[in-house]
Amino acid sequence: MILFDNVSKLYPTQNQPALDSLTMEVEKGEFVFLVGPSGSGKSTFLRLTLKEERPTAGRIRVAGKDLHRLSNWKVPHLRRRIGTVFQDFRLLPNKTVFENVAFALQVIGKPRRQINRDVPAVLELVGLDGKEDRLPDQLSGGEQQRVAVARAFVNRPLILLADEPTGNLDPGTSVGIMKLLDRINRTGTTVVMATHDQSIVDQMRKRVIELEHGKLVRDQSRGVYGYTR
Ligand SMILES: Nc1ncnc2c1ncn2[C@@H]1O[C@H](COP(=O)(O)OP(=O)(O)OP(=O)(O)O)[C@@H](O)[C@H]1O
Repeated sequence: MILFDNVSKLYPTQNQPALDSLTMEVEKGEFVFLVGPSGSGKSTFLRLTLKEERPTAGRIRVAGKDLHRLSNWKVPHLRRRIGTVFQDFRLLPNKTVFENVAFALQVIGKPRRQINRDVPAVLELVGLDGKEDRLPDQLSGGEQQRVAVARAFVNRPLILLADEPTGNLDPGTSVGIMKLLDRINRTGTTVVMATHDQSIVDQMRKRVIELEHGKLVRDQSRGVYGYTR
């Protein structure tokens, strides 16, 4: 589903590469934690997967497409198949819960009939039924993240990329968000989550890929956050 083949990324202003000859593959339906110290290249991996950045060297395939050969006008099509969730939620502050989720479908031209069917269904899935008319600032952090997850998932993407989705949440709330991501993964959506959240990684026992200075230093199935040294 995601294939990085000898990928390096050197940002123009940097002298050390953010990714350094990274080769890794994520299969359809997998759940993968990306871990590693700050600056190890996790967010860069996610941005390259979305074609928000281009690699300096190497090849990337996502959902069957060679990103190097994918013309710019086809990039929105690729991104429709990839949901994204971030640490800071990124909701539209002047839109209600319903409108935030509906907007994701409106911008890709889905008919009102489908929006009125799919938005309530996904809000129920994430446990927000009854809160459709609230604005983001009338929700807790955990609820705001549930809206962001609903928005990412409403179009049933092949892949969900999450960049520290529990970074602003307390431990109990984080567990709730992880249960949701696990549920989404069980529907067949491939999930890649960059995180510093040790207790979450240790609880979930999913595949763990560790980066250091842009290199893969560990790839462990049913892994933990870090080896005890
Ligand atoms: N747009 C950019 N321009 C220049 N350098 C960048 C840019 N984005 C990231 N970098 C550099 O690339 C390296 C990898 O950064 P990246 O954000 O991918 O790491 P990360 O593992 O996600 O870190 P964190 O855990 O702090 O989010 C760092 O040295 C960072 O300073």
